[in-house]
Amino acid sequence: MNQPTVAFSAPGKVLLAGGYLVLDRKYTGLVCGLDARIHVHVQTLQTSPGLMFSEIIVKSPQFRDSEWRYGYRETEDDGGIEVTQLKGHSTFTQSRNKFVETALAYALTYTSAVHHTKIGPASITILADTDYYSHPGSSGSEMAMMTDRFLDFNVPLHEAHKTGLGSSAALVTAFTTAVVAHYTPHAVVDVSSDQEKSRLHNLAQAAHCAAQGKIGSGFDVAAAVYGSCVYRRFSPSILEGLGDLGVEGFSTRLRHTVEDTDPMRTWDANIDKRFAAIVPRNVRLMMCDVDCGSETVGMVMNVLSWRKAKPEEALLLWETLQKGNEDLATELEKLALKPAKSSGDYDNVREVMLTIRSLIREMSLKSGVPIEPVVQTELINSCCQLPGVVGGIVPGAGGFDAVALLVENKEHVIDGLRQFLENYRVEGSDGASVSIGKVRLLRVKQDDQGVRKENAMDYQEWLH
Ligand SMILES: Nc1ncnc2c1ncn2[C@@H]1O[C@H](COP(=O)(O)OP(=O)(O)O)[C@@H](O)[C@H]1O
Ligand SMILES: C[C@@](O)(CCOP(=O)(O)OP(=O)(O)O)CC(=O)O
Repeated sequence: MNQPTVAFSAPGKVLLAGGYLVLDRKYTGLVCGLDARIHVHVQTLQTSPGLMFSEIIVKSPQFRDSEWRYGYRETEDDGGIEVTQLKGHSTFTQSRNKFVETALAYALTYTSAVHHTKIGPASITILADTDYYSHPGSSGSEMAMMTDRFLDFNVPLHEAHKTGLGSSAALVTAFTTAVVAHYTPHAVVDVSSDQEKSRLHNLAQAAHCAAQGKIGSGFDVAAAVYGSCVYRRFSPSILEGLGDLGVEGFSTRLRHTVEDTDPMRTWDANIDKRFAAIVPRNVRLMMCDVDCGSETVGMVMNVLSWRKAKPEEALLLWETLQKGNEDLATELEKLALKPAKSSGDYDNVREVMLTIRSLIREMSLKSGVPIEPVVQTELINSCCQLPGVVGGIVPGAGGFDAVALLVENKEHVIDGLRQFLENYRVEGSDGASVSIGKVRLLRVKQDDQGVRKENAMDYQEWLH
Protein backbone atom coordinates (compact mmCIF):
# COMPACT_ATOMS: atom_id res chain seq x y z
CA MET A 1 0.00 0.00 0.00
CA ASN A 2 1.30 3.45 -0.87
CA GLN A 3 1.67 5.71 2.14
CA PRO A 4 0.56 9.32 1.72
CA THR A 5 2.96 11.92 0.39
CA VAL A 6 3.42 14.59 3.04
CA ALA A 7 5.42 17.75 3.75
CA PHE A 8 6.06 19.66 6.97
CA SER A 9 8.23 22.63 7.81
CA ALA A 10 9.68 24.02 11.04
CA PRO A 11 11.28 27.37 11.84
CA GLY A 12 14.67 28.52 13.03
CA LYS A 13 15.18 30.48 16.22
CA VAL A 14 17.09 33.22 17.91
CA LEU A 15 17.63 33.14 21.66
CA LEU A 16 17.25 36.86 22.33
CA ALA A 17 18.01 36.50 26.02
CA GLY A 18 18.96 33.70 28.37
CA GLY A 19 22.01 32.15 26.70
CA TYR A 20 23.78 29.78 29.19
CA LEU A 21 21.15 30.53 31.87
CA VAL A 22 18.54 28.47 30.05
CA LEU A 23 20.69 25.35 30.47
CA ASP A 24 19.59 25.43 34.10
CA ARG A 25 15.88 24.85 34.85
CA LYS A 26 15.96 27.66 37.40
CA TYR A 27 16.24 30.21 34.58
CA THR A 28 14.41 30.93 31.37
CA GLY A 29 15.20 31.92 27.80
CA LEU A 30 13.40 34.39 25.55
CA VAL A 31 13.20 32.58 22.22
CA CYS A 32 12.04 34.24 19.03
CA GLY A 33 10.89 32.08 16.10
CA LEU A 34 12.05 33.09 12.61
CA ASP A 35 10.57 32.96 9.14
CA ALA A 36 13.52 30.86 7.90
CA ARG A 37 12.18 27.31 7.74
CA ILE A 38 13.37 23.83 6.90
CA HIS A 39 10.96 21.73 4.85
CA VAL A 40 10.83 17.95 4.68
CA HIS A 41 8.90 16.11 1.98
CA VAL A 42 8.28 12.36 2.24
CA GLN A 43 6.93 10.09 -0.47
CA THR A 44 6.89 6.39 -1.17
CA LEU A 45 9.96 5.28 -3.07
CA GLN A 46 8.94 3.47 -6.20
CA THR A 47 11.20 0.45 -6.27
CA SER A 48 12.97 -0.34 -9.50
CA PRO A 49 15.45 -3.05 -10.52
CA GLY A 50 18.75 -2.72 -8.66
CA LEU A 51 17.20 -0.92 -5.70
CA MET A 52 17.14 -2.66 -2.35
CA PHE A 53 13.61 -3.22 -1.19
CA SER A 54 14.01 -1.87 2.30
CA GLU A 55 15.68 1.39 1.46
CA ILE A 56 15.03 4.96 2.50
CA ILE A 57 16.76 7.66 0.51
CA VAL A 58 17.26 11.10 2.04
CA LYS A 59 18.32 13.95 -0.24
CA SER A 60 19.31 17.51 0.45
CA PRO A 61 19.42 18.72 -3.18
CA GLN A 62 20.67 22.23 -2.37
CA PHE A 63 24.04 20.73 -1.45
CA ARG A 64 26.52 18.65 -3.43
CA ASP A 65 27.08 15.05 -2.46
CA SER A 66 24.07 14.99 -0.15
CA GLU A 67 22.10 11.83 -0.78
CA TRP A 68 22.15 9.44 2.13
CA ARG A 69 20.78 5.93 1.67
CA TYR A 70 19.62 3.84 4.59
CA GLY A 71 18.63 0.27 5.11
CA TYR A 72 16.39 -0.41 8.10
CA ARG A 73 15.52 -3.39 10.21
CA GLU A 74 13.61 -4.16 13.36
CA THR A 75 15.99 -5.12 16.15
CA GLU A 76 15.31 -7.91 18.61
CA ASP A 77 13.90 -7.48 22.10
CA ASP A 78 11.92 -4.34 21.34
CA GLY A 79 15.10 -2.39 20.67
CA GLY A 80 13.50 -0.27 17.92
CA ILE A 81 14.18 0.22 14.23
CA GLU A 82 17.82 0.47 13.43
CA VAL A 83 18.93 2.30 10.31
CA THR A 84 22.20 1.59 8.58
CA GLN A 85 23.76 3.91 6.06
CA LEU A 86 24.39 2.16 2.73
CA LYS A 87 27.69 3.17 1.20
CA GLY A 88 27.96 0.47 -1.44
CA HIS A 89 27.92 2.63 -4.53
CA SER A 90 30.24 5.49 -5.45
CA THR A 91 27.26 7.80 -6.05
CA PHE A 92 26.01 7.29 -2.49
CA THR A 93 27.16 9.92 0.00
CA GLN A 94 29.80 8.31 2.19
CA SER A 95 29.80 10.83 5.04
CA ARG A 96 27.30 10.44 7.87
CA ASN A 97 24.55 12.87 8.70
CA LYS A 98 24.01 12.20 12.38
CA PHE A 99 20.90 14.37 12.69
CA VAL A 100 19.15 12.81 9.71
CA GLU A 101 20.10 9.29 10.72
CA THR A 102 18.94 9.69 14.32
CA ALA A 103 15.72 11.51 13.40
CA LEU A 104 14.92 8.74 10.93
CA ALA A 105 15.58 5.91 13.38
CA TYR A 106 13.61 7.59 16.20
CA ALA A 107 10.63 8.45 13.99
CA LEU A 108 10.48 4.92 12.52
CA THR A 109 10.79 3.36 15.97
CA TYR A 110 8.02 5.52 17.43
CA THR A 111 5.66 4.99 14.49
CA SER A 112 6.07 1.26 14.44
CA ALA A 113 5.67 1.07 18.24
CA VAL A 114 2.36 2.89 18.03
CA HIS A 115 0.82 1.75 14.77
CA HIS A 116 2.67 -1.50 14.08
CA THR A 117 3.10 -0.02 10.63
CA LYS A 118 5.06 -1.95 8.09
CA ILE A 119 7.88 0.36 7.10
CA GLY A 120 8.14 0.63 3.33
CA PRO A 121 10.76 2.30 1.14
CA ALA A 122 10.60 6.08 1.06
CA SER A 123 12.21 9.06 -0.58
CA ILE A 124 12.75 12.04 1.71
CA THR A 125 13.78 15.51 0.52
CA ILE A 126 15.10 18.28 2.77
CA LEU A 127 14.82 21.90 1.59
CA ALA A 128 16.14 24.78 3.67
CA ASP A 129 15.61 28.52 3.43
CA THR A 130 18.72 30.37 2.37
CA ASP A 131 19.48 32.25 5.57
CA TYR A 132 20.57 29.17 7.50
CA TYR A 133 23.90 29.25 5.72
CA SER A 134 26.35 32.07 5.11
CA HIS A 135 27.50 30.71 1.80
CA PRO A 136 25.81 32.85 -0.82
CA GLY A 137 25.71 29.88 -3.21
CA SER A 138 25.09 30.06 -6.90
CA SER A 139 22.61 28.59 -9.25
CA GLY A 140 24.94 26.03 -10.78
CA SER A 141 24.22 24.68 -14.22
CA GLU A 142 23.36 21.19 -12.93
CA MET A 143 20.64 22.75 -10.84
CA ALA A 144 19.23 25.13 -13.38
CA MET A 145 15.75 24.36 -12.14
CA MET A 146 16.41 25.82 -8.73
CA THR A 147 14.86 29.16 -8.15
CA ASP A 148 15.61 31.55 -5.33
CA ARG A 149 13.09 29.88 -3.02
CA PHE A 150 15.49 27.07 -2.18
CA LEU A 151 18.85 28.31 -3.37
CA ASP A 152 21.40 25.92 -4.75
CA PHE A 153 24.41 26.36 -2.47
CA ASN A 154 26.63 24.47 -4.89
CA VAL A 155 28.92 23.17 -2.12
CA PRO A 156 28.82 20.10 0.12
CA LEU A 157 26.81 20.64 3.33
CA HIS A 158 29.91 20.72 5.55
CA GLU A 159 31.37 23.59 3.51
CA ALA A 160 28.34 25.84 3.91
CA HIS A 161 28.97 28.07 6.94
CA LYS A 162 26.08 28.11 9.37
CA THR A 163 24.62 31.41 10.49
CA GLY A 164 23.42 29.94 13.81
CA LEU A 165 19.68 29.93 13.21
CA GLY A 166 19.23 26.36 14.47
CA SER A 167 19.21 24.28 11.31
CA SER A 168 19.52 20.95 13.12
CA ALA A 169 16.54 21.57 15.43
CA ALA A 170 14.31 22.79 12.57
CA LEU A 171 15.46 19.84 10.48
CA VAL A 172 14.90 17.20 13.17
CA THR A 173 11.46 18.63 14.03
CA ALA A 174 10.21 18.81 10.44
CA PHE A 175 11.83 15.44 9.68
CA THR A 176 10.39 13.43 12.58
CA THR A 177 6.95 15.01 12.06
CA ALA A 178 6.91 14.26 8.33
CA VAL A 179 8.14 10.68 8.77
CA VAL A 180 5.57 9.96 11.49
CA ALA A 181 2.84 11.47 9.30
CA HIS A 182 3.92 9.45 6.27
CA TYR A 183 3.83 6.11 8.06
CA THR A 184 0.81 6.82 10.24
CA PRO A 185 -2.31 5.26 8.79
CA HIS A 186 -4.47 7.92 7.09
CA ALA A 187 -1.84 10.60 7.83
CA VAL A 188 -3.75 11.99 10.76
CA VAL A 189 -0.86 13.95 12.23
CA ASP A 190 -2.53 17.18 13.26
CA VAL A 191 -0.03 19.78 14.35
CA SER A 192 -2.81 22.09 15.49
CA SER A 193 -3.75 19.69 18.30
CA ASP A 194 -2.01 20.54 21.57
CA GLN A 195 -1.63 16.91 22.56
CA GLU A 196 -0.15 15.89 19.25
CA LYS A 197 2.14 18.88 19.24
CA SER A 198 3.49 17.99 22.63
CA ARG A 199 4.18 14.42 21.44
CA LEU A 200 5.97 15.71 18.37
CA HIS A 201 7.95 18.03 20.64
CA ASN A 202 8.97 15.16 22.91
CA LEU A 203 9.97 12.97 19.98
CA ALA A 204 12.00 15.76 18.34
CA GLN A 205 13.71 16.61 21.66
CA ALA A 206 14.64 12.95 22.18
CA ALA A 207 16.04 12.57 18.65
CA HIS A 208 17.85 15.92 18.66
CA CYS A 209 19.34 15.28 22.07
CA ALA A 210 20.61 11.84 21.01
CA ALA A 211 22.14 13.22 17.80
CA GLN A 212 23.70 16.21 19.53
CA GLY A 213 25.29 14.17 22.28
CA LYS A 214 22.94 15.20 25.08
CA ILE A 215 24.05 18.79 25.54
CA GLY A 216 21.77 21.74 25.07
CA SER A 217 18.67 23.03 26.76
CA GLY A 218 16.34 22.13 23.89
CA PHE A 219 15.17 25.74 23.39
CA ASP A 220 15.84 25.43 19.65
CA VAL A 221 13.59 22.37 19.32
CA ALA A 222 10.91 24.11 21.41
CA ALA A 223 11.02 27.05 18.99
CA ALA A 224 10.89 24.71 15.99
CA VAL A 225 7.72 23.12 17.38
CA TYR A 226 5.98 26.05 19.08
CA GLY A 227 7.54 29.20 17.60
CA SER A 228 8.35 32.15 19.87
CA CYS A 229 8.08 31.49 23.60
CA VAL A 230 9.62 31.97 27.00
CA TYR A 231 11.25 28.58 27.52
CA ARG A 232 12.09 26.70 30.68
CA ARG A 233 13.98 23.52 29.93
CA PHE A 234 12.98 19.95 30.82
CA SER A 235 14.85 18.04 33.51
CA PRO A 236 17.74 16.25 31.80
CA SER A 237 16.79 13.02 33.65
CA ILE A 238 13.72 12.66 31.37
CA LEU A 239 15.89 11.69 28.44
CA GLU A 240 18.72 10.11 30.38
CA GLY A 241 16.60 7.06 31.19
CA LEU A 242 15.83 6.35 27.56
CA GLY A 243 19.07 4.55 26.78
CA ASP A 244 20.35 3.89 23.28
CA LEU A 245 18.43 2.70 20.28
CA GLY A 246 18.88 -1.03 19.78
CA VAL A 247 19.05 -1.75 23.52
CA GLU A 248 16.33 -4.09 24.84
CA GLY A 249 13.03 -2.28 25.53
CA PHE A 250 14.07 0.98 23.83
CA SER A 251 10.99 1.06 21.63
CA THR A 252 8.55 0.88 24.56
CA ARG A 253 10.57 3.41 26.54
CA LEU A 254 10.57 5.81 23.58
CA ARG A 255 6.81 5.46 23.27
CA HIS A 256 6.33 6.23 26.97
CA THR A 257 8.68 9.20 26.73
CA VAL A 258 6.94 10.63 23.68
CA GLU A 259 3.46 10.07 25.05
CA ASP A 260 4.49 11.21 28.51
CA THR A 261 3.15 8.11 30.22
CA ASP A 262 6.16 7.31 32.38
CA PRO A 263 5.17 8.52 35.89
CA MET A 264 8.83 8.62 36.94
CA ARG A 265 9.75 10.94 34.11
CA THR A 266 7.01 13.44 33.51
CA TRP A 267 7.90 16.16 31.01
CA ASP A 268 8.39 19.43 32.82
CA ALA A 269 9.50 21.78 30.03
CA ASN A 270 7.55 24.99 30.14
CA ILE A 271 6.64 26.73 26.92
CA ASP A 272 5.05 30.04 27.74
CA LYS A 273 3.28 31.55 24.76
CA ARG A 274 1.96 34.53 26.70
CA PHE A 275 4.65 36.57 25.06
CA ALA A 276 3.74 35.15 21.68
CA ALA A 277 4.39 38.54 20.16
CA ILE A 278 7.91 38.48 21.63
CA VAL A 279 9.01 40.93 19.02
CA PRO A 280 6.01 43.19 18.50
CA ARG A 281 4.78 44.06 15.03
CA ASN A 282 6.11 47.60 15.02
CA VAL A 283 9.58 46.32 15.78
CA ARG A 284 11.50 44.26 13.27
CA LEU A 285 14.05 41.68 14.25
CA MET A 286 17.02 41.71 11.91
CA MET A 287 20.03 39.43 11.86
CA CYS A 288 23.45 40.54 10.81
CA ASP A 289 25.79 37.78 9.72
CA VAL A 290 29.51 38.08 10.16
CA ASP A 291 30.23 34.79 8.38
CA CYS A 292 32.55 33.40 11.05
CA GLY A 293 30.49 31.07 13.19
CA SER A 294 31.26 29.80 16.67
CA GLU A 295 31.68 26.44 18.31
CA THR A 296 28.82 26.49 20.83
CA VAL A 297 29.78 23.27 22.62
CA GLY A 298 33.28 24.47 23.53
CA MET A 299 31.94 27.84 24.70
CA VAL A 300 29.29 26.16 26.87
CA MET A 301 31.86 23.88 28.48
CA ASN A 302 34.12 26.81 29.34
CA VAL A 303 31.33 29.02 30.74
CA LEU A 304 29.97 26.16 32.83
CA SER A 305 33.37 25.25 34.21
CA TRP A 306 33.90 28.88 35.25
CA ARG A 307 30.44 28.84 36.90
CA LYS A 308 31.42 25.73 38.81
CA ALA A 309 34.71 27.22 39.89
CA LYS A 310 33.18 30.54 40.98
CA PRO A 311 29.66 29.67 42.14
CA GLU A 312 29.04 32.83 44.15
CA GLU A 313 30.18 35.23 41.46
CA ALA A 314 28.23 33.30 38.86
CA LEU A 315 25.06 33.16 40.96
CA LEU A 316 24.98 36.92 41.30
CA LEU A 317 25.49 37.37 37.59
CA TRP A 318 22.92 34.71 36.68
CA GLU A 319 20.28 36.26 38.95
CA THR A 320 20.92 39.78 37.64
CA LEU A 321 20.83 38.57 34.05
CA GLN A 322 17.61 36.64 34.61
CA LYS A 323 16.06 39.84 35.96
CA GLY A 324 17.25 41.73 32.86
CA ASN A 325 15.88 39.02 30.58
CA GLU A 326 12.49 39.11 32.30
CA ASP A 327 12.46 42.90 32.03
CA LEU A 328 13.11 42.62 28.31
CA ALA A 329 10.14 40.25 27.88
CA THR A 330 7.94 42.63 29.87
CA GLU A 331 9.00 45.70 27.91
CA LEU A 332 8.46 43.93 24.58
CA GLU A 333 5.04 42.79 25.73
CA LYS A 334 4.15 46.36 26.71
CA LEU A 335 5.12 47.49 23.22
CA ALA A 336 2.99 44.76 21.70
CA LEU A 337 -0.02 45.85 23.72
CA LYS A 338 0.53 49.57 23.22
CA PRO A 339 2.43 50.32 20.01
CA ALA A 340 5.07 53.03 20.19
CA LYS A 341 4.12 56.46 18.89
CA SER A 342 7.58 58.02 18.96
CA SER A 343 11.20 56.90 19.21
CA GLY A 344 11.14 57.76 22.91
CA ASP A 345 8.66 54.94 23.49
CA TYR A 346 11.46 52.48 22.77
CA ASP A 347 13.69 53.88 25.51
CA ASN A 348 12.88 51.17 28.06
CA VAL A 349 13.71 48.36 25.62
CA ARG A 350 16.87 50.24 24.64
CA GLU A 351 17.93 50.54 28.28
CA VAL A 352 17.24 46.89 29.17
CA MET A 353 19.17 45.66 26.14
CA LEU A 354 22.17 47.77 27.12
CA THR A 355 22.00 46.38 30.66
CA ILE A 356 21.84 42.79 29.40
CA ARG A 357 24.79 43.41 27.10
CA SER A 358 26.94 44.83 29.84
CA LEU A 359 26.18 41.77 32.00
CA ILE A 360 27.02 39.50 29.08
CA ARG A 361 30.33 41.29 28.63
CA GLU A 362 30.98 40.75 32.32
CA MET A 363 30.27 37.06 31.79
CA SER A 364 32.70 37.10 28.84
CA LEU A 365 35.39 38.76 30.88
CA LYS A 366 35.05 36.54 33.92
CA SER A 367 34.75 33.25 32.09
CA GLY A 368 37.31 34.12 29.42
CA VAL A 369 34.83 33.09 26.70
CA PRO A 370 34.31 35.60 23.87
CA ILE A 371 30.51 35.77 24.23
CA GLU A 372 30.36 39.35 23.04
CA PRO A 373 33.70 39.67 21.26
CA VAL A 374 35.11 43.16 20.71
CA VAL A 375 34.33 43.05 17.00
CA GLN A 376 30.68 42.31 17.75
CA THR A 377 30.59 45.09 20.38
CA GLU A 378 31.81 47.53 17.76
CA LEU A 379 29.35 46.27 15.18
CA ILE A 380 26.35 46.49 17.53
CA ASN A 381 27.40 49.89 18.89
CA SER A 382 27.77 51.28 15.38
CA CYS A 383 24.35 49.95 14.33
CA CYS A 384 22.78 51.44 17.47
CA GLN A 385 23.91 54.92 16.36
CA LEU A 386 21.65 54.70 13.31
CA PRO A 387 18.20 56.27 13.39
CA GLY A 388 15.47 53.78 14.27
CA VAL A 389 17.79 51.06 15.60
CA VAL A 390 16.49 50.22 19.07
CA GLY A 391 19.18 47.80 20.18
CA GLY A 392 21.35 44.85 19.36
CA ILE A 393 22.47 41.72 21.13
CA VAL A 394 24.70 38.67 20.64
CA PRO A 395 22.05 35.97 20.82
CA GLY A 396 22.33 32.45 22.19
CA ALA A 397 25.85 31.41 23.04
CA GLY A 398 27.13 34.59 21.38
CA GLY A 399 30.55 34.58 19.75
CA PHE A 400 30.79 35.10 16.02
CA ASP A 401 27.34 33.85 15.01
CA ALA A 402 24.96 36.40 13.49
CA VAL A 403 23.98 39.27 15.85
CA ALA A 404 20.33 40.24 16.40
CA LEU A 405 19.11 43.80 16.02
CA LEU A 406 15.73 45.24 16.96
CA VAL A 407 14.77 48.14 14.72
CA GLU A 408 11.67 50.24 14.15
CA ASN A 409 9.74 48.46 11.44
CA LYS A 410 9.98 51.26 8.87
CA GLU A 411 11.30 51.06 5.36
CA HIS A 412 13.72 53.98 5.70
CA VAL A 413 15.20 52.50 8.90
CA ILE A 414 15.77 49.12 7.28
CA ASP A 415 17.21 50.72 4.12
CA GLY A 416 19.47 52.93 6.22
CA LEU A 417 20.82 49.92 8.08
CA ARG A 418 21.35 47.98 4.87
CA GLN A 419 23.28 50.83 3.26
CA PHE A 420 25.38 51.34 6.36
CA LEU A 421 26.34 47.68 6.49
CA GLU A 422 27.24 47.53 2.82
CA ASN A 423 30.32 49.60 3.52
CA TYR A 424 31.00 48.28 7.00
CA ARG A 425 34.27 46.45 7.55
CA VAL A 426 35.89 45.31 10.76
CA GLU A 427 39.52 44.40 10.90
CA GLY A 428 40.91 42.15 13.58
CA SER A 429 40.84 44.32 16.64
CA ASP A 430 39.99 41.26 18.70
CA GLY A 431 42.50 39.57 21.01
CA ALA A 432 42.30 36.46 18.86
CA SER A 433 42.87 38.71 15.82
CA VAL A 434 39.56 37.72 14.33
CA SER A 435 38.62 39.73 11.32
CA ILE A 436 34.96 39.94 10.49
CA GLY A 437 35.49 41.60 7.14
CA LYS A 438 32.19 41.97 5.38
CA VAL A 439 28.92 41.78 7.26
CA ARG A 440 25.66 40.74 5.64
CA LEU A 441 22.11 41.54 6.58
CA LEU A 442 20.10 38.33 6.49
CA ARG A 443 16.57 38.34 5.10
CA VAL A 444 15.03 36.67 8.17
CA LYS A 445 12.54 38.34 10.45
CA GLN A 446 10.50 37.20 13.41
CA ASP A 447 7.67 34.77 12.76
CA ASP A 448 5.62 33.15 15.42
CA GLN A 449 4.58 29.92 13.71
CA GLY A 450 6.02 26.62 14.86
CA VAL A 451 5.90 23.33 12.96
CA ARG A 452 3.41 23.44 10.11
CA LYS A 453 1.85 21.12 7.57
CA GLU A 454 2.64 22.14 4.01
CA ASN A 455 1.06 21.30 0.70
CA ALA A 456 3.13 18.37 -0.57
CA MET A 457 2.40 19.39 -4.17
CA ASP A 458 4.34 22.64 -3.79
CA TYR A 459 7.75 20.97 -4.00
CA GLN A 460 7.59 19.25 -7.38
CA GLU A 461 10.35 21.30 -9.02
CA TRP A 462 12.86 20.43 -6.30
CA LEU A 463 12.24 16.70 -6.17
CA HIS A 464 14.69 14.89 -8.37
N1 LIG B 1 19.82 21.28 4.71
C1 LIG B 1 20.25 20.25 5.44
N2 LIG B 1 20.25 19.00 4.94
C2 LIG B 1 20.69 17.96 5.67
N3 LIG B 1 21.16 18.06 6.92
C3 LIG B 1 21.21 19.28 7.47
C4 LIG B 1 20.76 20.43 6.77
N4 LIG B 1 20.94 21.51 7.57
C5 LIG B 1 21.46 21.05 8.73
N5 LIG B 1 21.63 19.72 8.68
C6 LIG B 1 22.15 18.86 9.77
O1 LIG B 1 22.34 19.68 10.91
C7 LIG B 1 23.73 19.75 11.25
C8 LIG B 1 24.09 21.16 11.74
O2 LIG B 1 23.65 21.25 13.06
P1 LIG B 1 24.36 22.14 14.18
O3 LIG B 1 25.84 21.97 14.05
O4 LIG B 1 23.69 21.85 15.47
O5 LIG B 1 24.02 23.60 13.65
P2 LIG B 1 22.78 24.52 13.93
O6 LIG B 1 23.26 25.49 14.97
O7 LIG B 1 22.49 25.22 12.62
O8 LIG B 1 21.67 23.65 14.39
C9 LIG B 1 24.45 19.35 9.98
O9 LIG B 1 25.71 18.79 10.26
C10 LIG B 1 23.50 18.30 9.42
O10 LIG B 1 23.64 17.09 10.12
C1 LIG C 1 24.46 28.40 25.32
C2 LIG C 1 23.01 27.97 25.11
O1 LIG C 1 22.26 28.35 26.25
C3 LIG C 1 22.41 28.70 23.92
C4 LIG C 1 23.04 28.41 22.58
O2 LIG C 1 22.34 29.12 21.62
P1 LIG C 1 22.81 29.25 20.10
O3 LIG C 1 21.69 29.92 19.38
O4 LIG C 1 24.11 29.95 20.04
O5 LIG C 1 22.96 27.73 19.73
P2 LIG C 1 23.51 26.99 18.44
O6 LIG C 1 22.35 26.87 17.51
O7 LIG C 1 23.93 25.67 18.98
O8 LIG C 1 24.62 27.82 17.87
C5 LIG C 1 22.98 26.46 24.94
C6 LIG C 1 21.56 25.88 24.99
O9 LIG C 1 20.69 26.45 25.66
O10 LIG C 1 21.35 24.82 24.37
